[in-house]
Formats: sequence, structure tokens, C-alpha cells
Amino acid sequence: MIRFDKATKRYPDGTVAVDELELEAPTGRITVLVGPSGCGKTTSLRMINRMIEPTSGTIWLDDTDTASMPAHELRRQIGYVIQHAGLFPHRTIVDNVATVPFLLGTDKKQARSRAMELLERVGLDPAFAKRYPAQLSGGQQQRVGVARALAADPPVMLMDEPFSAVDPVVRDQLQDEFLRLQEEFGKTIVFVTHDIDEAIKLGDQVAVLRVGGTLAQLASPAELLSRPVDAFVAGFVGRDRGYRALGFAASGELPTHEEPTVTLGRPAPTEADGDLVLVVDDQRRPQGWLDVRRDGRPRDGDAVVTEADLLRGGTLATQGGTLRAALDACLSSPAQRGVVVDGEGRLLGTLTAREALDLIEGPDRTRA
Ligand SMILES: Nc1ncnc2c1ncn2[C@@H]1O[C@H](COP(=O)(O)OP(=O)(O)OP(=O)(O)O)[C@@H](O)[C@H]1O
Repeated sequence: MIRFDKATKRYPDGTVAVDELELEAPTGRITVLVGPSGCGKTTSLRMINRMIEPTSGTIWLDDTDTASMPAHELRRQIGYVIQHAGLFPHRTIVDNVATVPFLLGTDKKQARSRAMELLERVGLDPAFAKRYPAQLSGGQQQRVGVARALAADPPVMLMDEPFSAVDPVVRDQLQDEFLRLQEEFGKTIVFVTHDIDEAIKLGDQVAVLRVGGTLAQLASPAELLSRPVDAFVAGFVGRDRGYRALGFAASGELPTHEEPTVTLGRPAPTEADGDLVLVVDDQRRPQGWLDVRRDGRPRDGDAVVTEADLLRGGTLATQGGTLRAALDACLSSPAQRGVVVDGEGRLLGTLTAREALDLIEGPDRTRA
């Protein structure tokens, strides 16, 4: 557990970056600090490992006042990941990861073999191990940065905008892998970002700070979306928050209807109840929709269904997933019927947007 107890940082020029901050980051959970530029996120984070010393107040690491420990000892327990990864440019990837355990006295061979293991865990091909940081893409470097911070196996990790220098697709992958790793490692993480969507995706709890370094709200993502405490937080949390909050609401058992299908590679039907018929593969996994009256003419009865015939675009809802996924499947479906699949991606049936809305408005829906 990390606890800010009236922690204040006043820089020598008089700027109060953090003002009597009270905040607790629980053990084994991800706490995200989010807020507009200059609200004191980085200053707060760096006060934890004493790269910045608080002017007043106390920061506790479990039962210990961090000011009472030698800084090097404190940092041994705290991994630190920053934007652009901050790798040593003249060391190979494997040695970047192995450096800290090696400095802490682990045998070199053992440190390297653990580094190789970690590189694999963060999703990096072992072939990259012998390269230098400049020979890796930004996203790959970020993975190395995460592996390096994990190498010393610290109970606490501080992460300052670690994924913001990469494109949105890679960023999304890094976030997913980060969550997967956290499930396995269960570190106490304080994560700084200016991106509210990232905060909501990653945080077990989210602390919204305002300029001047005060806490505006500390809440779970679902609560932040459904109950922002004031206009500042509501504005910061942004648009579509009602819809985004559905991403935290379990759909329960989705009521589905049987949906007629045609199999990819088999003859296409010349008629269907509507114009569109659902296409599945031989495992009954939905692939897209077929317009049986394409160009206004019925299809040739001998034609088989090919990938090129498919209308895609509809998202799939998984049974037992979220209300957001269920509604999105309905709204994005070219056939106005949302496709529901099981955990293996096999078709269970379809439902309409009206039915999804009934679930959203239903008496059973527990509000966050
Ligand atoms: N060394 C310093 N001396 C004086 N003021 C500083 C110093 N470092 C930061 N500040 C000021 O403290 C405030 C908080 O800065 P900080 O970097 O903690 O904010 P932040 O929320 O991380 O911002 P950003 O999202 O833009 O990175 C800002 O007004 C900043 O200008």
C-alpha cells in the first residue's frame, strides 16, 4: 500500500505542484492518476520513490515513512517505467533487462536467462534480445521498458505515461498485455496518464487531479463514469460516458433468437427471410453477412459464398460479456440484428437493439 498523507510539493519558484494530497494506492491494484497538463501527476509519482522530495507531508509505503528509508533502498522495491522506455542505448536488449538484477548481485548468467523469460512474457520475440534499443520500434521498446522494470521483481511499479509515445493500435495491444501481466504478477501500481480512456481501461481505481495538485475524485472507473462529483470531473471524463459506463455492466444471459445461416464455401441461398443472411465457417463461427439480393438481382443458385461476398462491420457480443458489447453488436450489424457468440466464438443466435435496450433499462440492472 502507498499512502499520500497531506503530501505537498512546492518548487523553489513558489509553484505548488501538489497540495496536501490524500490518496491511498492499495496493494496489488492499479491506481491511475489522471488530469490536465500541469496538475501534478508526475510530481506526485516521483515523490513516491523520492526522485522528488515532498516539501511537507508523508508518503507511506505500507507501515514505513518513505522519508525514513535510504532512497536507494526504497527504489530497490519500486520499478519505474517512463515514456520512450528510457533504455540504455549502448546495451543490448537482454542486458537492458538484466542490468538491475545483475547490479543487485544476481549471477550474470541467471540474470540473462530471467531477462529472456521476461522478454517473452511481455510479448517480445527472443530474436530481438541481441539488438540495441535503436533497432526496435517504439512499441517494442516500451515492452522492453516494462520487462526491465519487472526484472528486479519489485512489489511496487510506478509508470509515467509508458504507452503514450506509440500509435493507437500498438497502444491498445500494450495495454491489453499490461493487464494480462498484472493479473499474473499482482503488483501495486501507480500509473500516470493524461488520457481518461486509458485511465478507465487500466485503473482499478482512478484519481482525477485538478491543476494546483488537489484530488478532485477517487473512484472506480464505473463510478467515475456514472457519478462524477462535479462539473470539472464530468467535463474531464468527457462525452459518451453513459454509453462507456455500459462497458462495466455485465449483460447477464442475453436472450437470443435462432438465426438462419449459410456456410462459407457452400452454395449461397437465392432467397432469405430478409435480404441478409448470416455466414458462418464450418465451426459455426460468424464471418459476416451475405446480401442475397445484391445489385437488386437474386444471386445465381450455383454460386458458392466466398470471403469477397461478405459484408463485415458488425461486432460480435459474447454471451456473459458487457451490455456495451451487446448493444454495439446490434447497432453495428448491417442486418440490425446483433450476433451473439459463446466463449469459443461460435454462433448462439441474434438479438435486436430493442432487446438490448430492454436489458439496459431492466429492473435487474445494478447501477454502478
Ligand atoms: N522543477 C520544477 N520547478 C518549478 N515548477 C515545476 C517543476 N517541475 C514541475 N513544475 C510545475 O509543477 C506543476 C506540476 O507539474 P507536473 O509535471 O507534476 O504535472 P503533470 O500533471 O505531470 O503535467 P503533464 O501532464 O503536462 O506532464 C506544473 O505547473 C509544472 O510547471
